[in-house]
Amino acid sequence: MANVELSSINKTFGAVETIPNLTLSIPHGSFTVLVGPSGCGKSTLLRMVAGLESPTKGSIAIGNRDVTHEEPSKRGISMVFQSYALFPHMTVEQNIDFGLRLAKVPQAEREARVAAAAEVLHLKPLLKRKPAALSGGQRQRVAIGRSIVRNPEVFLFDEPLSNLDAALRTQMRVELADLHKRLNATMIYVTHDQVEAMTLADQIVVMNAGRIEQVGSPMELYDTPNTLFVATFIGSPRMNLISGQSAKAEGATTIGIRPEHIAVDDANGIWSGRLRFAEHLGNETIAYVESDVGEIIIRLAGHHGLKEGTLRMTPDRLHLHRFDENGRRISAVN
Ligand SMILES: Nc1ncnc2c1ncn2[C@@H]1O[C@H](COP(=O)(O)OP(=O)(O)OP(=O)(O)O)[C@@H](O)[C@H]1O
Repeated sequence: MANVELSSINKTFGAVETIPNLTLSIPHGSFTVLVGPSGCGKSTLLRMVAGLESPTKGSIAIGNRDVTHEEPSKRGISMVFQSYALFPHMTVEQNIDFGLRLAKVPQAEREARVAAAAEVLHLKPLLKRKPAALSGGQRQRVAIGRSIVRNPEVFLFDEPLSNLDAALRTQMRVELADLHKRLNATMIYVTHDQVEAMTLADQIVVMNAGRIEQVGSPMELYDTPNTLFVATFIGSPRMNLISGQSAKAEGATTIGIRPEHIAVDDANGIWSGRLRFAEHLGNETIAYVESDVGEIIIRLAGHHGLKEGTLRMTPDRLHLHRFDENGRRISAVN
């Protein structure tokens, strides 16, 4: 079992407390994604699990074994970075094999493990090539191959797809999901990409200034964000926030409504506004409206021929989110 337990972790660099006091349970076999704004401590947390940084206080256990003071190589983890860090003079096969050779794994076993990784990652036809003759996605697969052959209990990924173009990212995302299913390993993954977080994660950890804002499944975070921070961090375009009279009428300081939960309703809409512009994406239309309750973004299914000028809108009350003066969720209206 390779559950990862972070207990009362504090990380201080010099005089700066990056992570004040963080406790997190990562179940065995889960795909846990860490998200949060730049500088919130995601990479630092991952590096502490890897053993590349030591916590100032607190402890880390992997598979119920305390590894707080353990060498990285003895933790049963493997880390894949944003930069692939392949050896340019070695072939794909040699790159994947490198760590095993260093660890003095017997030849026959090395060959079997490299062949199995190449199979899983569709690298078989590329084994004799050097990195310069590979696409970005193929290089990243080689980097993942290097991790897989070591049979780690826990995979750590630090923004592994962010150097790839959109199409390759989509392809690699699907491959990573598939890999997770097949290996049944624990994976901890840092990303800035909403779609990666929502599609890959069993659990998402939303961090803010070294603290955990909320931990939950993608749909829990989307449907019931506990704080205004999570409400606006998860979901794109982001949740509309409205304060003032409309919020007061709901017993809240701020109400939130996602762009897809507002209907454009010329006759009876309760809010009125002026269409600033509309983005026609084919499968959906995103409308930006200057309204009497502030700037509102609306997401409409399909190609929606919105007219210039004034329009009226109605939020779906079943999907209103209410927050108090401290930005905490009051309760779902439904
Ligand atoms: N070795 C270090 N020495 C001093 N400060 C550091 C060190 N490493 C990280 N920090 C600081 O700790 C904070 C958290 O950094 P970290 O890289 O973990 O954030 P992050 O959430 O991964 O950010 P990003 O999304 O931009 O990669 C930042 O303020 C950073 O400047």
